[in-house]
Amino acid sequence: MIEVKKLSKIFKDVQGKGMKKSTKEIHAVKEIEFSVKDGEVLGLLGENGAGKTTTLRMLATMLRPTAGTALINGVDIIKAPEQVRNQIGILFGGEVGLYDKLTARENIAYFGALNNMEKHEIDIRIEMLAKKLDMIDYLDRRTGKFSKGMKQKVSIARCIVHDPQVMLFDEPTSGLDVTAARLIHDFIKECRDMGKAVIFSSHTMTEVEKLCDRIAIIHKGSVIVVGTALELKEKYQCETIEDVFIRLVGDGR
Ligand SMILES: Nc1ncnc2c1ncn2[C@@H]1O[C@H](COP(=O)(O)OP(=O)(O)OP(=O)(O)O)[C@@H](O)[C@H]1O
Repeated sequence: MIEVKKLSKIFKDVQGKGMKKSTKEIHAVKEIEFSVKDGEVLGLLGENGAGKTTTLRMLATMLRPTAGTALINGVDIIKAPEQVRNQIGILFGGEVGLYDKLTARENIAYFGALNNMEKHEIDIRIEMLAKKLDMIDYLDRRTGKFSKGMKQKVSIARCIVHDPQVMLFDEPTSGLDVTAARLIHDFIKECRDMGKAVIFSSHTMTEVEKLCDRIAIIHKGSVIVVGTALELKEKYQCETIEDVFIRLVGDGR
């Protein structure tokens, strides 16, 4: 379960040089509130710069909020970040950031160790994940020369090696072909079926509508509406989520 309570982030951005140097405050996330139940996928839908990544990074305790907080399975992200980290898996899209010189197995094991897992526990889990994700053939090859799809599988295994109860996906399909994107979609559905609380951020309307139980539209750092696709379409009398989105955020660009 994820409970977000008036979560805010202000970045201080230094602009100009010398005497003309000034600091500008960027209100990236403004007092947002929503919750995600176990076994539910919440879509965080917003255009570029809306505040999606900043929100997910705060929930994953990679970034300290300026104000507000969130509870992950009842544990406060500010008061007990270590405890929260063990319960969270986060998958980013784009360049997945594996260590090229390490094998797939070593990359995954490294994350297991970071999450305080015992070696024998890690070994068992890696064997299980390698079978499941069909990556036994290349488990002991260095990841540097892997295809994008192979890297994506290693990064999936890496983020769930500690079997987290909460999964955060930050535009995980960006840059992937249809087959690799399908793998991620299936993985998200599986997380839901396993009873995990899932947040999936994207700016692709069809993807969000297809995968998510509820949708939160985020615009300029604020969550402006949360509901099921049907509720949102009915509320705004629109045929598609894209129409709802354009209606709510289109004018403010
Ligand atoms: N480290 C930082 N320093 C200053 N400003 C930042 C920093 N990180 C993000 N921002 C700003 O915060 C705002 C929200 O950015 P964020 O990356 O959360 O958006 P996003 O919704 O994930 O966008 P995208 O879909 O393009 O990834 C943007 O204005 C961005 O420039």
